[in-house]
Amino acid sequence: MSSNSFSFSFSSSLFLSKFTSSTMHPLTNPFQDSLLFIITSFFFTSFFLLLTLLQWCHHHNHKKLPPGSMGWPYLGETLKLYTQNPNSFFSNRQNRYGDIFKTNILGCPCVMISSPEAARTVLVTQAHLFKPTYPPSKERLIGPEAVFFQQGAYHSMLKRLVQASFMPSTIKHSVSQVEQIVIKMVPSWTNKTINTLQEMKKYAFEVAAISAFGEIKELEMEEIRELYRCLEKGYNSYPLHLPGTSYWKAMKARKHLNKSIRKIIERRKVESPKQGGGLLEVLLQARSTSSSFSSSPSNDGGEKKKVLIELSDSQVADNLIGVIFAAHDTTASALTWVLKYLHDNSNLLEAVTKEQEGIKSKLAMENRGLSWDDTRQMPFTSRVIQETLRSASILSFTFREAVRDVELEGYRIPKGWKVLPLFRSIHHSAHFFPHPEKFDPSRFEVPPRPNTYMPFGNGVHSCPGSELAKLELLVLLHHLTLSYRWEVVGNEDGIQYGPFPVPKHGLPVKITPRTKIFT
Ligand code: HEM
Repeated sequence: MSSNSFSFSFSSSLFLSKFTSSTMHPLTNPFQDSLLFIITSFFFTSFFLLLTLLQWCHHHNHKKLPPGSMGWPYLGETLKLYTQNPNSFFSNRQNRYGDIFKTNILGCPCVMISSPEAARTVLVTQAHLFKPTYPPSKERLIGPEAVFFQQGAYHSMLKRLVQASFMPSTIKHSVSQVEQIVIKMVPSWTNKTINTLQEMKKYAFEVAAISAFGEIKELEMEEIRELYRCLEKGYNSYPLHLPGTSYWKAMKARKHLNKSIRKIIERRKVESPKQGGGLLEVLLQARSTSSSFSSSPSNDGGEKKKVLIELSDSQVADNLIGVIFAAHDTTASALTWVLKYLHDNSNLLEAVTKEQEGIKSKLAMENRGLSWDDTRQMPFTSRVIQETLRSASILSFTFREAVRDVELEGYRIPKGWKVLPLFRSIHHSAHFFPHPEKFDPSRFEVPPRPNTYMPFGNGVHSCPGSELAKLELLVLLHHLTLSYRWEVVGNEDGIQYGPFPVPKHGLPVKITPRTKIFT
C-alpha cells in the first residue's frame, strides 16, 4: 500500500515538473515539445506502474501459502479430523507436508504448526499479530470479558491481576486449604470403585472456587456449584439457543451465576479487605485503585486509566467464571492421567511413595501438615508430573487468528486465517523427546530444549494457574500414594475427548488401603 502510493506520487511529481519546464522554455516548438512531453511522461508513468506491479506481485504472490489440502468446499477436512484419531490426522499431514501445513476445518482456513520456532513466533515474539479466537457461543457462556478472550492493554491489566492471585507467594498460603479438601475427599473412596475423572473434577472445582472467591458461605458455594454444573453441560453441547436445549439452560444458569456473584461482590465491598479473599478480592481492590487513578492526571495517553475504570461487576464475574472454567477440566484431566500412568508403571509408583514417605516422617516429627516448602522437596514426584503433562498434553493445541496478512517461516498467512500451534505434536516429537511414547520422568532430569515443552502454553496468554495445578497434583499424590492403591476396573485402554483427553470412561478404579507388602 505505501509503496504503491509512493510510486504514484513520485511519477505524478515527475509529470508535473516536465510540464512546468516545457511551459517555461520560450524558443521550443510547442507541438514538438508537447509530443516529447507526452512520450516521456508515458514512458515514466508506465515504468513506475510496472515497478509498482512487480513490487505488489513480489509481496503478495512470492510468499506462498503453506502446503496442504483444503479438502471439500466448506467441509474442508472436518470429517477426516473428527473420524480419525486427531493425533494421526496431525502426524499424517506433518509427515506429508512438514511442520507448517494448511487445512480447512468447518469452513475456517487453518494453518497448523508443529515447529517450536514457529510456535514461539505466534505465541511470543509476534503475539500481537495473532489474537485468541473462540466460537462466539462459547464466549457468551463463559463471559466475553474474561481474560483469555482479550488482547492488548485490557488483557495485560487483567493478566497482571490474575497472575498476582496465583503466583507462588500467594498460593503458598492455600496449601493447608488444598490439603484439607484432599483429606476429606480421599478416605470416602476407600474400598469403592470411583470414576477418577468425576472425582478429580470435584476436587479441581473446590480448589478453583476457593481460589476465585476466597472463603464464602457453604450455601453460596452450593448454589455456584449447581449453576456451574449446568453451564458446563451447555458448553459441551450443540449451541442451539432455543427453550429446553442444554445451551439455553446453560445461558440461563450463566445469568443466575451473575446474580449470585453480584450478591457476593456487594457484601465484599462493605467488608474490610482481607487476606485469602481470592481473585475476587484482588479484582475489587484493583477497582478501588482505579477510582484514585481517575482523579489523578495521567501522562500515559489515558489508556491504562480508561481500562481500569471500566472493570464493572460483570467484568469481575466474567473473570471469576473464566478462571474456574480454565482451572477445572484441565486440572481434573491431568489428575486422572497421573493416576493412570502410576497404575501402569508400578516401579514409578513405588519411587513416588518412597519420596512421600520421607516427607511424611518429617511432618510426623514436626507434628504438622504439608507446607509449600515441603512441596518444593518432591523432585521425583515433580518429574512424574512434568512427564504426565508432556505425555497427556492436556491442551493438544490452541487457536489464534492472524489480525492481518502475516509472513511465517517464508509462508504467507492471510488475515483472518486460524493458526494452531500443536503442543501435542511438539511434545511427541522424537526429535525433542526420544521415545516419546514411553512414560519416562527421568527425561526431565535435564531441562527440555527451549520452546519444546509447553503444557501451560507460552507467551502473553500462557497459563497463570500452572503453579496451582502442580500443587493440586502434588498434594493429592502425597496422600494417595502413602495410604492407598488403585486398580483399573475393566480392560478398555484408549483415550476419550470431552473436551480434554482422558483415559476411556474417565478411568474407573477400585481404591483399597495400601498394605505394607508393596513397599
Ligand atoms: C493441568 C492444568 C492446566 C493446564 C494443562 C493448563 C493449560 C493452559 C494453557 C496451555 C493455556 C494457554 C492457552 C493459550 O495460549 O491459548 C492456559 C491459559 C490459562 N489458564 Fe491454564 N491450565 C491448567 C490449569 C489452570 C488453573 C489451575 C488455572 C487457574 C488459575 C488456569 C487459568 C488459566 C487462565 C486464566 C488462562 C488464560 C490466560 C490468558 O489468556 O492470558 N489454568 N492454560
